[in-house]
Amino acid sequence: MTEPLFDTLCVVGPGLIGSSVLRRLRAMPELVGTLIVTDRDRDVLARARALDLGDVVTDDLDAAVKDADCVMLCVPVGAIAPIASRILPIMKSGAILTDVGSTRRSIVDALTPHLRTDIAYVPAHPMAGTEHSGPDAGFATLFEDRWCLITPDRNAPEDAVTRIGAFWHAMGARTRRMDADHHDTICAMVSHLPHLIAFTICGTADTLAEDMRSEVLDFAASGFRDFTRIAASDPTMWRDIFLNNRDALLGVLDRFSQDAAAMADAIRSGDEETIVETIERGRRIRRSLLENRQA
Ligand SMILES: NC(=O)c1ccc[n+]([C@@H]2O[C@H](COP(=O)([O-])OP(=O)(O)OC[C@H]3O[C@@H](n4cnc5c(N)ncnc54)[C@H](O)[C@@H]3O)[C@@H](O)[C@H]2O)c1
Ligand SMILES: O=C(O)C(=O)C[C@]1(C(=O)O)C=C[C@@H](O)C=C1
Repeated sequence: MTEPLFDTLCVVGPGLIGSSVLRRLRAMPELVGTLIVTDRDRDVLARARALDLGDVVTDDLDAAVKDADCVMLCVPVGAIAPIASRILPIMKSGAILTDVGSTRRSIVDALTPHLRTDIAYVPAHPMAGTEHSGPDAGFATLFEDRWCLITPDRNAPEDAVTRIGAFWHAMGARTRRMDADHHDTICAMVSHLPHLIAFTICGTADTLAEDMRSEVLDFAASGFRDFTRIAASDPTMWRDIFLNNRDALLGVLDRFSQDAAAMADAIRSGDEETIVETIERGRRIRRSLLENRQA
């Protein structure tokens, strides 16, 4: 019988990500001794109980975190630093604090003054999700073969970083360690910009349909439909991501706008070579994602 990674793990926010972690842990009982689940929303807690996601399910945040060996915050990005700064003073000495937030720098900056030398802060962001939210949306295989980006605080002991890495490997993920700013730049490109474009393109199509009093959206088959999947994502989550990764997101948006303008020029001037090369680049990227099992 192997030692559990944590005797007690507390998940704050059993939504899509939190409940997926909990479901996987339920299927691997050797990994964690006791599972504690807390949320501020009573309906969410009722669903967590009905789905048997934890051994203890409570709305008492302080009681939930105080004896945990690891506290994992699975709440929207804007709620992470406020919750962490509230619970850090009451967490157990030697415990690990982690979160799954989609952005890093603004959280690290807000949290640094509250960190304790006897508590390791080791955030880990799984690059996996869906457009759905809440406890019913989770599933145990969500993280399989997906990357999880670990961005430890520079004072976090190696043992704590190794444990969080082992935890995510047990979730089925591959891990990569990186610093906060690098994380935010990469995620701005591969996740935040695509969502910004998806939300915007749906708005553009909707406005066009109204302006033309036409059935634009009635004929939205595969191409447009692929954008609408991520455009169905949760507004609170994405508001928080955009506002907390502002500089990196605006940076990649600027580059994208220049590239879109270059494509417009190529179309305007009939520059077949540029048009074909841009499309071929897209095809190459899709092929390499398929080869890396990320599509
Ligand atoms: N959805 C994704 O694709 C995805 C992927 C990777 C990481 N993330 C990140 O994971 C986190 C959770 O995302 P999700 O999709 O699971 O969200 P979700 O909406 O499904 O769940 C979030 C939960 O947090 C709870 N919550 C919100 N504010 C709270 C507070 N102040 N105190 C206690 N509970 C609170 C909500 O009631 C809800 O149950 C976010 O930071 C998000 O950026 C999301
Ligand atoms: O697949 C989706 O629906 C997602 O939105 C998942 C996705 C992404 O953009 O890749 C969204 C936010 C995360 O922080 C990580 C993963």
